[in-house]
Amino acid sequence: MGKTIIDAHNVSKTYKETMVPVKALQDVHLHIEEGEFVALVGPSGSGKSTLLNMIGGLDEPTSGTVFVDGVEITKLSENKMIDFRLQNIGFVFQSFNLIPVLTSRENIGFVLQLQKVPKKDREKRVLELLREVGLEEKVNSRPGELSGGQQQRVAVARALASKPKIILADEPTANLDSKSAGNLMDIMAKLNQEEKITFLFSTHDQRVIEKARRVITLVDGKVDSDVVQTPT
Ligand SMILES: Nc1ncnc2c1ncn2[C@@H]1O[C@H](COP(=O)(O)OP(=O)(O)OP(=O)(O)O)[C@@H](O)[C@H]1O
Repeated sequence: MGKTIIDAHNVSKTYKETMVPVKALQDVHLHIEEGEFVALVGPSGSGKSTLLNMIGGLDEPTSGTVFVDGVEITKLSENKMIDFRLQNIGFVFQSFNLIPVLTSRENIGFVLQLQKVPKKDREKRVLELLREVGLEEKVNSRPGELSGGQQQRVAVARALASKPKIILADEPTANLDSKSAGNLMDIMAKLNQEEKITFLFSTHDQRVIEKARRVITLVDGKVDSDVVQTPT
């Protein structure tokens, strides 16, 4: 057995702000080891984004505990959580979430700045990261000058900036054509294999699911199946 990187126990989340409370997650258990490449699937509304948000500390469960790399994040104060996230978890979202007025260099450099990386080292690291996703020549482009696939690759480079152990990706290919989606998955698989970064990504896309080595299916906020497969 490898090292446990994500360990969720009895995680439940009920959204109570709505007229009728929504039980988005019910007693979810999840155990993921370092270096896994896991797809989170299930019908719309089954709780995938909610679970990713709980693991990434973007929101708190109503009950249950979440450990990330041995740290019980459900116990951390908001400030400690921000710090922990910055150091340990990279996020990739369906809508890319790049800052439109900033260039690729600035979008990625911004994260490094938050980490107080000196300017000279930032520049070097930005170029390294863009090279990893095959976009060195787009260092001075703003998101509006890039294709969807290229924007998402910049978003992956930004997620990698803090050298996270885990990348959580919420439907990263949802807004991409199939060629760009394939390309993004190849980059993610390479980072997983070469740098041992753990990936947990939600998706509806069958071709993306086929690339995973483990597929966890949520139905009505519960784990319905958890299957190890050989990726194509
Ligand atoms: N902030 C919120 N307030 C109230 N209800 C919410 C909130 N966020 C999600 N929900 C509800 O929680 C349930 C799970 O939503 P979630 O977004 O986690 O599902 P999902 O599996 O990611 O769906 P999709 O595949 O459509 O993105 C849904 O019934 C949704 O309507």
